[in-house]
Amino acid sequence: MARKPIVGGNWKCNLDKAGVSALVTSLNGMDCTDCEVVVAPVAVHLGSVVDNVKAPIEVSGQNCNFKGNGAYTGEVSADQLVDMGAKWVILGHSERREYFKEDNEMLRQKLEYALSKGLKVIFCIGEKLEERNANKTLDVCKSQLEPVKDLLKPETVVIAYEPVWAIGTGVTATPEQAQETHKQIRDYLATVNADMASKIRIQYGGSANAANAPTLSACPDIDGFLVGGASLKPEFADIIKAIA
Ligand SMILES: O=C(COP(=O)(O)O)NO
Repeated sequence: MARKPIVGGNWKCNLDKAGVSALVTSLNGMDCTDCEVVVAPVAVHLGSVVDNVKAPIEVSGQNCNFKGNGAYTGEVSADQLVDMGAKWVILGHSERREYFKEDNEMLRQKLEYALSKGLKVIFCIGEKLEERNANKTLDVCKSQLEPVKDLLKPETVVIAYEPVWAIGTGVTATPEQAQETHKQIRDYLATVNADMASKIRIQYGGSANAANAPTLSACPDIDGFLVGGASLKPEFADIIKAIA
């Protein structure tokens, strides 16, 4: 089953206006012919990125509210992301689960609402180091997917497997570790719906960079990357090239 590769750039809480402008200029020079590319600036920069980044690159929010507009101080709604021209939103990132206590129930509400507004979603899952060391990686990933399994349509949802112990640490999962877990996730999804499992794309995230992207890209169940730190650097182009 050929799945179109997809690379996301999660800019996290980084960059000022000048940095955004420079990064967008660099992105506009990248060859995105054979790979879907989605970039996720912070909300305050999203409009300017939408106005300046060139197609086919699409723009994503890094999060959104669990409902629409209203008395939710500090939140950004899916409605507003769509209105600003975003096509995607990242949900369930481990940093949101950790720092902002987003649990599976809240994330189901967010996913359901974002999809209802026409956004495509990169849905993040992944285990902590102690969970991997206790051989609970698949249990954790399944527990994060189970509550949303009926919402996982390949046309509108991409799964990002991001082992928490690899995020921002420079300790990337080995190709063997990544492929094993991606395959286990896909095998679990096949128990939900075989056709969906064969078509849904699963990105790897966690210290992906130009050096390790080629070997990770060769893994049959890795369909792309969700890149943090390296998405702010010119090497982002090399990651795109590696998976395309
Ligand atoms: O959080 C990440 C990965 O971050 P790094 O590439 O910096 O490990 N993607 O959403």
